[in-house]
Amino acid sequence: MKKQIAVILGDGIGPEVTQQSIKILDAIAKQYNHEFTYEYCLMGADAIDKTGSPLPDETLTTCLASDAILFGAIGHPKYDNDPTAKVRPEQGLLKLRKSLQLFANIRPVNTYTSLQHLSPLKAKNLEGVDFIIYRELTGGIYFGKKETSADGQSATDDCTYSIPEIERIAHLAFQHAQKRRKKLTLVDKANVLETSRLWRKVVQDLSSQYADVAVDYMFVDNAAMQIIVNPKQFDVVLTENMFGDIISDEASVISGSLGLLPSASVGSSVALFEPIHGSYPQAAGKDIANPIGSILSAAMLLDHFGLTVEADLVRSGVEWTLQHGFVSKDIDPINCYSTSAIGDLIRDFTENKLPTDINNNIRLSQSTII
Ligand SMILES: NC(=O)C1=CN([C@@H]2O[C@H](COP(=O)(O)OP(=O)(O)OC[C@H]3O[C@@H](n4cnc5c(N)ncnc54)[C@H](O)[C@@H]3O)[C@@H](O)[C@H]2O)C=CC1
Ligand SMILES: CC(C)CC(=O)C(=O)O
Ligand SMILES: [Mg+2]
Repeated sequence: MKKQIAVILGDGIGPEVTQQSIKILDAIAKQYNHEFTYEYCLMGADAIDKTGSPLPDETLTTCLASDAILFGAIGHPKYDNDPTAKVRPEQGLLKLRKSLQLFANIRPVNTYTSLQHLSPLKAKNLEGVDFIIYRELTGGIYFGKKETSADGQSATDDCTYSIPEIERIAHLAFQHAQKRRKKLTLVDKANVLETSRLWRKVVQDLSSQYADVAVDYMFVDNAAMQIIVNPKQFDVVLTENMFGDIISDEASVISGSLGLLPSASVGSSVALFEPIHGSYPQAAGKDIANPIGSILSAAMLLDHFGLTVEADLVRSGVEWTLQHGFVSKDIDPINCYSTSAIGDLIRDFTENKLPTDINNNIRLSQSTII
């Protein structure tokens, strides 16, 4: 299979985690006789520095001409710490999502036996946690009209949703629930927000088309608590943009780290694959970030190409490293391995070439642990 992949390394840890995914994709391509070519594109703070724009036109053109997009992360403290900055890295990401109509962001959450000790949950509540968050990605408050009053004394962010915007992601979530445990939970704030009441109405109306799916409605404040105390109750969680952003970072705590969770963003054209975390600037260039969110996103990309055997092999490699304690600093601050060492191990696993003298060769020296 021949595929062109647009790669956006981005800022902070974006490049170093994405490079691990690329070396694994290369190993998979070699082994299974595929041809993956990569077109590197700029976005975020890196793009602002080089071109003045957070999303240069060429990036959009290349993404549209590609079979999939692999994305790291964007964001830089010089913008985070300057609330008056007019051009911001995040504008590039939001514009990319909107331009490509990537309206559904799919974020799977599961647990690993070897990481259960990291979770705040009791073991009995963790076993078998497996749910998927469908986060709406191109509407809501992130895309509403933004305004600061002339005197600078007040600011506004509008939140708007239309029925078609809700319906298109709801159909995907219902269809996914049908293939799983047949339960869909709509997370909203329908006791307060007009947009949430529209979400409830649309989901209620659509539910008759999916009679085999049990639908549950939960307010987001309660959901934030239920995710921690009883995550097993969830199968497919459907929610709007900002709520999905927040509850998915929260849900990563169940797995063990924000660095573990992948995502796929799909819409009407090319799909994009990215870890759910941001650019984690404190770790940039230190080779300490967890690459697994990115690597599992690459596995979702392989699934998207229909390469499920290859995707499962990558996931097995991830599980193998976790089971054998080859983990990054966020998982074990003392006995930890570098970003690139974990990438190498997962690549070697996929090639059936695991090193025999692992402990001597790739254990980080104490001096590299910060
Ligand atoms: N999709 C994207 O590109 C996103 C970009 N951002 C941007 O990233 C920048 C930093 O934002 P933060 O709120 O600090 O979120 P963040 O996700 O970058 O980091 C939050 C914390 O999560 C942990 N973490 C995140 N990724 C990790 C990894 N791979 N390995 C180990 N630990 C990891 C670290 O403890 C870190 O301090 C900001 O500029 C923000 O706008 C934030 C979220 C998503
Ligand atoms: C620019 C932000 C909306 C990025 C983010 O937090 C995310 O997509 O998870
Ligand atoms: Mg987020």
